[in-house]
Amino acid sequence: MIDAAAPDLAARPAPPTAYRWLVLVACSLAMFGNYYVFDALYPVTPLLEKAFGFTGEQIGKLDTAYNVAALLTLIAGGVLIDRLGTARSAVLFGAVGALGSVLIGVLPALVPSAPWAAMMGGRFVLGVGSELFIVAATTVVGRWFKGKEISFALALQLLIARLGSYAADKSPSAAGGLFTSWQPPLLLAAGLGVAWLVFAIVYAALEARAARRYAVARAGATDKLVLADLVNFDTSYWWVVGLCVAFYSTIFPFRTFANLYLTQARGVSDAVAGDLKSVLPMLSMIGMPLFGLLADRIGKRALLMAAGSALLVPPFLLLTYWRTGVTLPRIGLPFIGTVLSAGAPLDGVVAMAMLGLAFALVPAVLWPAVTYLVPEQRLGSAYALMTFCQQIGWGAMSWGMGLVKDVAHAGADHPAGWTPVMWMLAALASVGFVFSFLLWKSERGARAHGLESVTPGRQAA
Ligand SMILES: C[C@H](NC(=O)[C@@H](N)CCCCN)C(=O)O
Repeated sequence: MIDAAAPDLAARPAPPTAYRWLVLVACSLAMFGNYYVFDALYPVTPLLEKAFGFTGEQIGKLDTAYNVAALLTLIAGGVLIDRLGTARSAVLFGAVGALGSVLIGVLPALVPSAPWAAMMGGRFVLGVGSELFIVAATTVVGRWFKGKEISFALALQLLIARLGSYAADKSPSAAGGLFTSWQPPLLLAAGLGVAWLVFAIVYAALEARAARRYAVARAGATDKLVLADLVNFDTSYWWVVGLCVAFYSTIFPFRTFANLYLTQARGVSDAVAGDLKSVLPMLSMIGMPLFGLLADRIGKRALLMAAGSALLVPPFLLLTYWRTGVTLPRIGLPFIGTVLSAGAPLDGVVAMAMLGLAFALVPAVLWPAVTYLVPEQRLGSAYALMTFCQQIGWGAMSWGMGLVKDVAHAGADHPAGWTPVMWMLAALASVGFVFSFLLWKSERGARAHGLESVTPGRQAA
């Protein structure tokens, strides 16, 4: 831990700019591993259905196990990060996350009589490490970039994290040879889980070196959940929380079931399903920094969030009812390789592109918007509270979606069973739009916080 009380601290030089970026790169590469491990499960779901007969509800609950673990740890985790500091916390949570990724890859094979329970155990352990690691990594950016390029640094960290999601989505086409059974792709994910830990250690070493050489402030307020804040935040904050819950409880559970949905209801190959799904993180990576810059330039943050959440509604209905009959040839890009394998349906690409734009626009504006709505000293608490609510909605929706899939007998032999599932997603996305509309209305009134202007107006009390 950095010792701010060191007597010679004031005499030391500030860390060089390059050192700050090195810290960001180490943390972001760890986040790459974190996001890869989380998303690597979904392309394997068709194989898990075949190998173990996992039901939709069981697949949904693999997310719920992660969310429950995150909920439990988010309450205590902020305090722990305060006590341990970000460096030790990152290594601790990175180690727990890496352990989770290894358990997911090996436990079901070791306990063949109860593969689902074994995998639930692994996802739970992953949830303990993963969300707290994200909190610690965000705090690191806050500490090292405060008053400097903080928005850009946060966008860059999320971009590299999303690259992990993109790589996991692309794995069926990029590493097709592994997808002969459920285990090899998950062992690859376990390898990246270990890489996550390695980069967390590299980051901690950089902190330790900085503490010996440079004037670096000790970790300040972290994303600690203060329950008393529940009653103290303004209405606009709660509209943002409502949007956050509805938005992520639509997009993340959709991503959980997308491989199954696209192969079973749309009849595409595993590789095309992975490619279609990867359009989401790909557009998000490209769009987030651009939409962040746009919001900084024009303000209109509530309006941008409303536009993003409106974009989220139609794709589920388009996927269900729109058939052009047109399939696309392979689309590739220099350096990137195959973006879409041959055979992707045009209508599916359009729907996924709309989802991808929403996945860029809303996160790019939503997370920074909180800084306008609450006082700085309660920002950590506001983020933790929002993440806490997000996990509840997301966990419930993943479980609910799986249940509806099972009750409607959705599957390759009954694609129409997916229709109520898609309506459920469209309905929840509409709820998100209602919250963004309420936010926009409230930000045009007397109690506005400056979300719609270029610079903050009334300071959050
Ligand atoms: C910034 C936001 N992250 C989250 O919502 C995390 N609480 C959950 C991330 C789950 C994937 N590892 C985002 O990714 O948009």
